[in-house]
Amino acid sequence: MQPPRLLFGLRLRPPNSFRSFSTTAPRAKKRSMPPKKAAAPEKKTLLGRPGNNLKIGIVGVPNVGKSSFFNVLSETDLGKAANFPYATINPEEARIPVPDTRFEWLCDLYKPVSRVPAFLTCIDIAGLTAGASTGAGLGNAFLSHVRAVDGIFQMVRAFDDAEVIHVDGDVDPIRDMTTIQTELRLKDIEWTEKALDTMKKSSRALGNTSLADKAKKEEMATVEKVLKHLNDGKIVRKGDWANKEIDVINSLMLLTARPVTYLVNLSEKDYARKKNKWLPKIKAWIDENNPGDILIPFSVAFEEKLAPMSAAEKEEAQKEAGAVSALGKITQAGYASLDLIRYFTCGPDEVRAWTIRKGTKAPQAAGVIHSDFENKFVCGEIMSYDDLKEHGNEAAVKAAGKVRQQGKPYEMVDGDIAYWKSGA
Ligand SMILES: Nc1ncnc2c1ncn2[C@@H]1O[C@H](COP(=O)(O)OP(=O)(O)OP(=O)(O)O)[C@@H](O)[C@H]1O
Ligand SMILES: [Mg+2]
Repeated sequence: MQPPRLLFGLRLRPPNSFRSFSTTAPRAKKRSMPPKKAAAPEKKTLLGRPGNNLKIGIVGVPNVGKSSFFNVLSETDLGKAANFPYATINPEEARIPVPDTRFEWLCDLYKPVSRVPAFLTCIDIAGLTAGASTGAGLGNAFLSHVRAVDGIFQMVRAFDDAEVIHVDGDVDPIRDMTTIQTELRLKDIEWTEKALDTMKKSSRALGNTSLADKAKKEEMATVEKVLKHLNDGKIVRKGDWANKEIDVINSLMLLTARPVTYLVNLSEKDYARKKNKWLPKIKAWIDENNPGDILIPFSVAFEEKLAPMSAAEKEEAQKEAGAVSALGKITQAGYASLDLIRYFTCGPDEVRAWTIRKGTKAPQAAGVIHSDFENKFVCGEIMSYDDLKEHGNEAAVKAAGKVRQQGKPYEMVDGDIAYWKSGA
Protein backbone atom coordinates (compact mmCIF):
# COMPACT_ATOMS: atom_id res chain seq x y z
CA MET A 1 0.00 0.00 0.00
CA GLN A 2 1.26 3.47 -0.90
CA PRO A 3 1.96 5.78 2.03
CA PRO A 4 -0.56 8.58 2.30
CA ARG A 5 0.14 11.81 0.49
CA LEU A 6 1.42 14.73 2.52
CA LEU A 7 -1.08 17.52 2.70
CA PHE A 8 -0.62 20.93 4.26
CA GLY A 9 2.88 20.39 5.46
CA LEU A 10 2.75 18.06 8.46
CA ARG A 11 4.85 14.90 8.50
CA LEU A 12 2.83 11.75 8.13
CA ARG A 13 3.02 8.26 9.39
CA PRO A 14 1.67 5.53 7.13
CA PRO A 15 -1.76 4.45 8.29
CA ASN A 16 -0.63 0.98 9.32
CA SER A 17 1.73 2.54 11.86
CA PHE A 18 -1.19 3.88 13.87
CA ARG A 19 -1.54 2.27 17.24
CA SER A 20 -4.05 -0.44 17.01
CA PHE A 21 -5.36 -2.99 19.45
CA SER A 22 -3.56 -6.00 18.17
CA THR A 23 -4.64 -9.51 19.12
CA THR A 24 -1.02 -10.40 19.98
CA ALA A 25 -0.79 -7.75 22.68
CA PRO A 26 -0.75 -9.10 26.24
CA ARG A 27 -4.24 -9.56 27.50
CA ALA A 28 -5.52 -7.22 30.10
CA LYS A 29 -6.81 -8.76 33.33
CA LYS A 30 -10.44 -9.62 33.07
CA ARG A 31 -12.52 -7.00 34.79
CA SER A 32 -16.12 -6.98 35.74
CA MET A 33 -18.37 -5.24 33.22
CA PRO A 34 -18.84 -1.52 33.88
CA PRO A 35 -22.42 -0.50 34.56
CA LYS A 36 -24.38 0.11 31.39
CA LYS A 37 -24.39 3.72 30.27
CA ALA A 38 -27.69 5.34 29.44
CA ALA A 39 -28.14 5.49 25.67
CA ALA A 40 -26.94 8.82 24.25
CA PRO A 41 -29.86 11.03 23.25
CA GLU A 42 -30.65 10.84 19.55
CA LYS A 43 -28.99 13.60 17.56
CA LYS A 44 -31.46 16.06 16.10
CA THR A 45 -31.45 16.21 12.32
CA LEU A 46 -30.96 19.77 11.08
CA LEU A 47 -33.81 21.50 9.33
CA GLY A 48 -32.90 22.66 5.85
CA ARG A 49 -31.01 21.67 2.75
CA PRO A 50 -27.89 19.63 3.43
CA GLY A 51 -24.63 20.98 2.06
CA ASN A 52 -22.12 23.68 2.76
CA ASN A 53 -22.88 26.14 0.03
CA LEU A 54 -25.85 27.72 1.78
CA LYS A 55 -27.34 31.10 1.01
CA ILE A 56 -29.14 33.75 2.94
CA GLY A 57 -31.70 36.03 1.31
CA ILE A 58 -32.80 39.53 2.31
CA VAL A 59 -36.58 39.49 2.59
CA GLY A 60 -39.08 42.18 3.56
CA VAL A 61 -41.89 44.38 2.33
CA PRO A 62 -40.96 46.82 -0.48
CA ASN A 63 -38.84 49.94 -0.01
CA VAL A 64 -37.53 49.23 3.48
CA GLY A 65 -33.79 49.32 2.75
CA LYS A 66 -33.01 45.75 1.60
CA SER A 67 -30.92 46.70 -1.44
CA SER A 68 -29.20 49.57 0.36
CA PHE A 69 -28.26 47.10 3.10
CA PHE A 70 -27.09 44.56 0.51
CA ASN A 71 -24.84 47.18 -1.07
CA VAL A 72 -23.16 48.27 2.17
CA LEU A 73 -22.77 44.65 3.25
CA SER A 74 -21.23 43.54 -0.02
CA GLU A 75 -19.35 46.81 -0.65
CA THR A 76 -20.83 46.83 -4.15
CA ASP A 77 -23.56 48.70 -5.96
CA LEU A 78 -25.11 45.53 -7.36
CA GLY A 79 -28.35 46.02 -5.41
CA LYS A 80 -30.93 48.24 -7.08
CA ALA A 81 -31.44 50.70 -4.24
CA ALA A 82 -33.94 53.46 -4.97
CA ASN A 83 -36.67 55.35 -3.19
CA PHE A 84 -39.63 53.59 -4.77
CA PRO A 85 -41.25 50.20 -4.15
CA TYR A 86 -40.24 47.21 -6.33
CA ALA A 87 -36.97 48.79 -7.36
CA THR A 88 -35.51 45.29 -7.12
CA ILE A 89 -36.84 42.66 -9.50
CA ASN A 90 -34.04 40.19 -10.13
CA PRO A 91 -32.05 38.75 -7.25
CA GLU A 92 -28.41 39.79 -6.88
CA GLU A 93 -25.83 37.66 -5.16
CA ALA A 94 -22.62 38.49 -3.29
CA ARG A 95 -20.14 36.65 -1.09
CA ILE A 96 -19.53 38.39 2.21
CA PRO A 97 -16.43 37.62 4.30
CA VAL A 98 -17.44 36.51 7.79
CA PRO A 99 -15.40 38.34 10.44
CA ASP A 100 -13.55 36.03 12.79
CA THR A 101 -10.87 37.02 15.31
CA ARG A 102 -9.52 33.46 15.24
CA PHE A 103 -8.82 33.74 11.53
CA GLU A 104 -7.01 37.06 12.06
CA TRP A 105 -4.92 35.52 14.83
CA LEU A 106 -3.98 32.54 12.63
CA CYS A 107 -2.92 34.90 9.84
CA ASP A 108 -0.73 36.79 12.31
CA LEU A 109 0.86 33.53 13.41
CA TYR A 110 1.50 31.93 10.00
CA LYS A 111 1.97 35.11 7.97
CA PRO A 112 0.73 33.25 4.89
CA VAL A 113 1.03 34.36 1.29
CA SER A 114 -2.71 33.95 0.81
CA ARG A 115 -5.57 34.38 3.29
CA VAL A 116 -9.07 33.18 2.58
CA PRO A 117 -11.74 33.79 5.24
CA ALA A 118 -15.12 32.09 5.47
CA PHE A 119 -17.84 33.58 3.29
CA LEU A 120 -21.58 33.97 3.59
CA THR A 121 -23.49 34.06 0.31
CA CYS A 122 -26.12 36.75 0.49
CA ILE A 123 -28.92 37.50 -1.97
CA ASP A 124 -30.94 40.67 -2.44
CA ILE A 125 -34.57 39.76 -3.09
CA ALA A 126 -37.53 41.81 -4.32
CA GLY A 127 -40.07 43.19 -1.85
CA LEU A 128 -43.03 41.01 -0.85
CA THR A 129 -46.49 42.40 -0.21
CA ALA A 130 -49.73 41.06 1.19
CA GLY A 131 -51.22 38.77 -1.45
CA ALA A 132 -47.83 37.66 -2.82
CA SER A 133 -48.70 34.04 -2.08
CA THR A 134 -51.69 34.23 -4.38
CA GLY A 135 -49.66 35.93 -7.07
CA ALA A 136 -50.31 39.63 -6.40
CA GLY A 137 -47.79 41.65 -8.39
CA LEU A 138 -44.91 39.37 -9.13
CA GLY A 139 -45.55 37.63 -5.82
CA ASN A 140 -45.14 34.09 -7.00
CA ALA A 141 -41.90 34.81 -8.82
CA PHE A 142 -40.53 36.63 -5.79
CA LEU A 143 -41.50 33.80 -3.46
CA SER A 144 -39.59 31.39 -5.69
CA HIS A 145 -36.53 33.57 -5.01
CA VAL A 146 -37.11 32.99 -1.30
CA ARG A 147 -37.32 29.26 -1.98
CA ALA A 148 -33.84 29.39 -3.52
CA VAL A 149 -32.24 30.56 -0.27
CA ASP A 150 -31.60 28.61 2.92
CA GLY A 151 -32.05 31.35 5.49
CA ILE A 152 -33.61 34.77 5.75
CA PHE A 153 -32.38 38.18 6.81
CA GLN A 154 -35.71 39.86 7.39
CA MET A 155 -35.45 43.61 6.93
CA VAL A 156 -37.90 45.44 9.17
CA ARG A 157 -38.40 49.16 8.71
CA ALA A 158 -38.58 51.12 11.96
CA PHE A 159 -37.29 54.46 10.68
CA ASP A 160 -39.58 57.42 10.12
CA ASP A 161 -38.93 59.38 6.96
CA ALA A 162 -41.78 61.04 5.12
CA GLU A 163 -39.65 61.02 1.97
CA VAL A 164 -39.47 57.23 1.89
CA ILE A 165 -42.81 55.79 0.78
CA HIS A 166 -44.26 52.81 2.60
CA VAL A 167 -46.47 50.61 0.39
CA ASP A 168 -49.04 50.39 3.18
CA GLY A 169 -49.11 54.11 3.86
CA ASP A 170 -47.36 54.27 7.22
CA VAL A 171 -44.55 52.71 9.22
CA ASP A 172 -45.72 49.69 11.21
CA PRO A 173 -43.13 46.95 11.69
CA ILE A 174 -45.55 44.60 13.45
CA ARG A 175 -47.93 44.67 10.49
CA ASP A 176 -44.98 44.16 8.12
CA MET A 177 -43.59 41.19 10.06
CA THR A 178 -47.05 39.65 10.19
CA THR A 179 -47.49 40.21 6.44
CA ILE A 180 -44.25 38.45 5.55
CA GLN A 181 -44.83 35.54 7.91
CA THR A 182 -48.40 35.10 6.64
CA GLU A 183 -47.35 35.14 2.98
CA LEU A 184 -44.62 32.57 3.56
CA ARG A 185 -47.00 30.39 5.55
CA LEU A 186 -49.79 30.60 2.95
CA LYS A 187 -47.34 29.65 0.23
CA ASP A 188 -46.22 26.69 2.36
CA ILE A 189 -49.86 25.59 2.74
CA GLU A 190 -50.35 25.67 -1.02
CA TRP A 191 -47.08 23.82 -1.61
CA THR A 192 -47.82 21.17 1.03
CA GLU A 193 -51.36 20.64 -0.27
CA LYS A 194 -49.95 20.00 -3.73
CA ALA A 195 -47.40 17.53 -2.38
CA LEU A 196 -50.12 15.75 -0.44
CA ASP A 197 -52.38 15.55 -3.50
CA THR A 198 -49.64 13.96 -5.55
CA MET A 199 -48.91 11.50 -2.76
CA LYS A 200 -52.57 10.60 -2.37
CA LYS A 201 -52.91 9.89 -6.07
CA SER A 202 -49.99 7.50 -6.08
CA SER A 203 -50.98 5.97 -2.74
CA ARG A 204 -54.07 4.19 -4.06
CA ALA A 205 -51.99 1.24 -5.09
CA LEU A 206 -50.17 1.00 -1.74
CA GLY A 207 -50.50 -2.24 0.19
CA ASN A 208 -50.10 -2.99 3.88
CA THR A 209 -47.25 -5.42 3.83
CA SER A 210 -44.21 -4.11 1.99
CA LEU A 211 -41.76 -1.93 3.91
CA ALA A 212 -41.58 0.58 1.08
CA ASP A 213 -45.37 1.02 1.12
CA LYS A 214 -45.36 1.45 4.88
CA ALA A 215 -42.66 4.11 4.59
CA LYS A 216 -44.71 5.96 1.98
CA LYS A 217 -47.74 5.93 4.24
CA GLU A 218 -45.67 7.27 7.11
CA GLU A 219 -44.35 10.01 4.88
CA MET A 220 -47.88 10.95 3.88
CA ALA A 221 -48.93 11.10 7.53
CA THR A 222 -46.07 13.51 8.21
CA VAL A 223 -47.09 15.76 5.32
CA GLU A 224 -50.64 15.76 6.69
CA LYS A 225 -49.30 16.71 10.11
CA VAL A 226 -47.24 19.56 8.62
CA LEU A 227 -50.29 20.83 6.76
CA LYS A 228 -52.35 20.85 9.93
CA HIS A 229 -49.56 22.70 11.75
CA LEU A 230 -49.51 25.37 9.03
CA ASN A 231 -53.30 25.61 8.91
CA ASP A 232 -53.29 26.13 12.68
CA GLY A 233 -51.37 29.35 12.00
CA LYS A 234 -47.96 27.97 13.01
CA ILE A 235 -44.72 28.00 11.08
CA VAL A 236 -42.62 24.95 10.38
CA ARG A 237 -39.34 25.97 12.02
CA LYS A 238 -41.12 26.40 15.34
CA GLY A 239 -42.62 22.92 15.30
CA ASP A 240 -41.33 20.06 17.43
CA TRP A 241 -40.46 17.39 14.88
CA ALA A 242 -38.95 13.93 15.14
CA ASN A 243 -35.92 13.20 12.95
CA LYS A 244 -37.94 11.09 10.52
CA GLU A 245 -40.38 13.97 10.13
CA ILE A 246 -37.55 16.43 9.55
CA ASP A 247 -36.33 14.28 6.65
CA VAL A 248 -39.76 14.60 5.05
CA ILE A 249 -39.96 18.33 5.82
CA ASN A 250 -36.54 18.90 4.26
CA SER A 251 -37.70 17.23 1.06
CA LEU A 252 -40.63 19.69 0.93
CA MET A 253 -38.36 22.78 0.91
CA LEU A 254 -40.80 24.88 2.88
CA LEU A 255 -40.33 28.63 3.27
CA THR A 256 -41.26 28.80 6.95
CA ALA A 257 -38.67 26.13 7.72
CA ARG A 258 -35.90 28.64 6.99
CA PRO A 259 -34.18 30.35 9.92
CA VAL A 260 -34.90 34.07 10.22
CA THR A 261 -32.66 36.83 11.61
CA TYR A 262 -34.66 40.04 12.11
CA LEU A 263 -32.73 43.16 11.09
CA VAL A 264 -34.45 46.27 12.37
CA ASN A 265 -33.58 49.26 10.22
CA LEU A 266 -33.53 52.41 12.39
CA SER A 267 -32.79 56.03 11.64
CA GLU A 268 -29.22 57.06 12.25
CA LYS A 269 -30.32 59.10 15.25
CA ASP A 270 -32.30 56.28 16.90
CA TYR A 271 -29.45 53.84 16.37
CA ALA A 272 -26.97 56.21 18.00
CA ARG A 273 -29.21 56.87 21.00
CA LYS A 274 -30.21 53.17 21.16
CA LYS A 275 -33.87 54.04 21.40
CA ASN A 276 -36.82 53.57 19.10
CA LYS A 277 -40.51 53.40 19.92
CA TRP A 278 -41.02 50.22 17.88
CA LEU A 279 -38.15 48.15 19.25
CA PRO A 280 -39.86 46.88 22.43
CA LYS A 281 -42.95 45.96 20.38
CA ILE A 282 -40.86 44.14 17.78
CA LYS A 283 -39.08 42.20 20.51
CA ALA A 284 -42.41 41.32 22.14
CA TRP A 285 -43.79 40.13 18.76
CA ILE A 286 -40.78 37.88 18.20
CA ASP A 287 -40.91 36.53 21.75
CA GLU A 288 -44.56 35.71 21.32
CA ASN A 289 -44.55 34.39 17.76
CA ASN A 290 -41.05 33.09 17.09
CA PRO A 291 -39.23 32.77 20.42
CA GLY A 292 -35.50 32.33 20.05
CA ASP A 293 -35.15 34.18 16.76
CA ILE A 294 -32.37 36.75 16.67
CA LEU A 295 -33.14 40.47 16.47
CA ILE A 296 -30.42 42.93 15.48
CA PRO A 297 -31.17 46.66 15.50
CA PHE A 298 -28.99 48.71 13.13
CA SER A 299 -29.23 51.58 10.70
CA VAL A 300 -28.76 51.32 6.96
CA ALA A 301 -28.36 55.12 6.85
CA PHE A 302 -25.50 54.97 9.39
CA GLU A 303 -23.83 52.08 7.53
CA GLU A 304 -24.13 54.01 4.26
CA LYS A 305 -22.42 56.98 5.87
CA LEU A 306 -19.51 54.82 7.05
CA ALA A 307 -19.18 52.85 3.80
CA PRO A 308 -17.01 55.22 1.75
CA MET A 309 -14.72 56.14 4.68
CA SER A 310 -11.18 54.94 5.33
CA ALA A 311 -10.61 52.71 8.35
CA ALA A 312 -9.35 55.64 10.42
CA GLU A 313 -12.28 57.84 9.40
CA LYS A 314 -14.70 55.04 10.23
CA GLU A 315 -13.26 54.71 13.69
CA GLU A 316 -13.53 58.45 14.27
CA ALA A 317 -17.13 58.59 12.97
CA GLN A 318 -18.18 55.66 15.15
CA LYS A 319 -16.63 57.28 18.21
CA GLU A 320 -18.39 60.52 17.46
CA ALA A 321 -21.74 58.79 16.98
CA GLY A 322 -21.25 56.61 20.07
CA ALA A 323 -22.34 53.65 17.91
CA VAL A 324 -20.55 50.95 15.96
CA SER A 325 -21.25 49.35 12.61
CA ALA A 326 -23.42 46.25 12.94
CA LEU A 327 -22.43 44.64 9.63
CA GLY A 328 -19.92 42.18 11.12
CA LYS A 329 -22.38 41.07 13.78
CA ILE A 330 -25.12 40.64 11.17
CA THR A 331 -22.90 38.52 8.91
CA GLN A 332 -21.86 36.32 11.83
CA ALA A 333 -25.48 35.90 12.94
CA GLY A 334 -26.59 34.93 9.41
CA TYR A 335 -23.78 32.38 9.11
CA ALA A 336 -24.62 30.86 12.50
CA SER A 337 -28.36 30.79 11.71
CA LEU A 338 -27.60 28.40 8.84
CA ASP A 339 -25.80 26.07 11.29
CA LEU A 340 -22.54 26.77 9.51
CA ILE A 341 -19.22 26.32 11.26
CA ARG A 342 -15.67 26.50 9.92
CA TYR A 343 -12.41 24.70 10.20
CA PHE A 344 -9.03 26.02 9.20
CA THR A 345 -6.09 24.85 7.16
CA CYS A 346 -2.91 26.69 8.04
CA GLY A 347 0.55 26.94 6.60
CA PRO A 348 3.01 29.44 5.19
CA ASP A 349 1.29 29.38 1.79
CA GLU A 350 -2.26 29.83 2.93
CA VAL A 351 -4.47 30.26 5.95
CA ARG A 352 -7.98 29.40 4.96
CA ALA A 353 -11.35 28.92 6.59
CA TRP A 354 -13.57 26.20 5.14
CA THR A 355 -17.30 26.33 5.69
CA ILE A 356 -19.15 23.18 6.70
CA ARG A 357 -22.44 22.47 8.34
CA LYS A 358 -22.66 21.46 12.01
CA GLY A 359 -22.41 17.70 12.35
CA THR A 360 -20.14 17.22 9.30
CA LYS A 361 -17.80 14.24 9.62
CA ALA A 362 -14.08 14.44 8.84
CA PRO A 363 -14.15 12.86 5.33
CA GLN A 364 -16.93 15.19 4.12
CA ALA A 365 -15.14 18.16 5.67
CA ALA A 366 -11.99 17.19 3.76
CA GLY A 367 -14.16 16.80 0.64
CA VAL A 368 -15.00 20.50 0.74
CA ILE A 369 -11.40 21.12 -0.35
CA HIS A 370 -11.34 18.40 -2.98
CA SER A 371 -13.51 15.36 -3.64
CA ASP A 372 -10.35 13.18 -3.72
CA PHE A 373 -9.68 14.06 -0.11
CA GLU A 374 -13.03 12.56 0.75
CA ASN A 375 -12.90 9.56 -1.58
CA LYS A 376 -9.37 8.60 -0.56
CA PHE A 377 -9.66 9.81 3.02
CA VAL A 378 -7.13 8.28 5.40
CA CYS A 379 -7.37 10.48 8.47
CA GLY A 380 -6.95 14.00 9.75
CA GLU A 381 -4.39 15.42 12.13
CA ILE A 382 -6.48 17.84 14.09
CA MET A 383 -5.81 20.40 16.76
CA SER A 384 -8.22 22.92 18.15
CA TYR A 385 -7.76 26.64 17.70
CA ASP A 386 -7.91 27.07 21.48
CA ASP A 387 -5.01 24.65 22.00
CA LEU A 388 -2.93 26.41 19.37
CA LYS A 389 -3.68 29.77 20.95
CA GLU A 390 -2.77 28.43 24.39
CA HIS A 391 0.52 26.80 23.34
CA GLY A 392 1.55 29.41 20.80
CA ASN A 393 2.72 27.17 17.94
CA GLU A 394 2.14 23.80 16.29
CA ALA A 395 5.24 22.13 17.72
CA ALA A 396 4.20 23.03 21.26
CA VAL A 397 0.67 21.70 20.67
CA LYS A 398 2.21 18.45 19.40
CA ALA A 399 4.59 18.24 22.35
CA ALA A 400 1.58 18.63 24.65
CA GLY A 401 0.00 15.65 22.90
CA LYS A 402 -2.91 17.70 21.68
CA VAL A 403 -2.67 16.97 17.97
CA ARG A 404 -5.19 14.20 17.45
CA GLN A 405 -5.34 11.57 14.72
CA GLN A 406 -9.00 11.50 13.72
CA GLY A 407 -10.62 8.91 11.52
CA LYS A 408 -13.78 8.72 9.46
CA PRO A 409 -16.32 8.87 12.31
CA TYR A 410 -14.90 12.13 13.73
CA GLU A 411 -17.39 14.98 13.79
CA MET A 412 -15.77 18.35 13.13
CA VAL A 413 -15.81 21.04 15.79
CA ASP A 414 -15.95 24.76 15.00
CA GLY A 415 -12.40 26.11 15.05
CA ASP A 416 -10.61 22.82 14.33
CA ILE A 417 -7.34 23.13 12.45
CA ALA A 418 -6.97 20.19 10.11
CA TYR A 419 -4.24 18.50 8.13
CA TRP A 420 -5.83 15.88 5.92
CA LYS A 421 -4.14 12.72 4.80
CA SER A 422 -5.49 11.01 1.77
CA GLY A 423 -4.41 7.92 -0.13
CA ALA A 424 -2.27 8.43 -3.21
N1 LIG B 1 -32.36 53.82 7.93
C1 LIG B 1 -32.82 54.54 6.90
N2 LIG B 1 -33.14 55.84 7.07
C2 LIG B 1 -33.60 56.58 6.03
N3 LIG B 1 -33.77 56.11 4.78
C3 LIG B 1 -33.48 54.83 4.55
C4 LIG B 1 -32.99 53.98 5.58
N4 LIG B 1 -32.78 52.76 5.06
C5 LIG B 1 -33.12 52.83 3.77
N5 LIG B 1 -33.54 54.06 3.44
C6 LIG B 1 -34.02 54.53 2.13
O1 LIG B 1 -35.12 53.74 1.74
C7 LIG B 1 -35.24 53.74 0.31
C8 LIG B 1 -35.46 52.34 -0.19
O2 LIG B 1 -34.28 51.61 -0.10
P1 LIG B 1 -34.00 50.29 -0.92
O3 LIG B 1 -34.14 50.47 -2.37
O4 LIG B 1 -32.72 49.76 -0.37
O5 LIG B 1 -35.22 49.39 -0.40
P2 LIG B 1 -35.66 47.91 -0.83
O6 LIG B 1 -36.21 47.31 0.39
O7 LIG B 1 -34.55 47.22 -1.51
O8 LIG B 1 -36.82 48.23 -1.86
P3 LIG B 1 -37.48 47.26 -2.99
O9 LIG B 1 -38.35 46.33 -2.26
O10 LIG B 1 -38.21 48.23 -3.82
O11 LIG B 1 -36.38 46.59 -3.74
C9 LIG B 1 -33.94 54.37 -0.20
O12 LIG B 1 -34.21 55.70 -0.57
C10 LIG B 1 -33.03 54.33 1.01
O13 LIG B 1 -32.07 55.37 0.99
MG1 LIG C 1 -34.44 46.34 -3.35
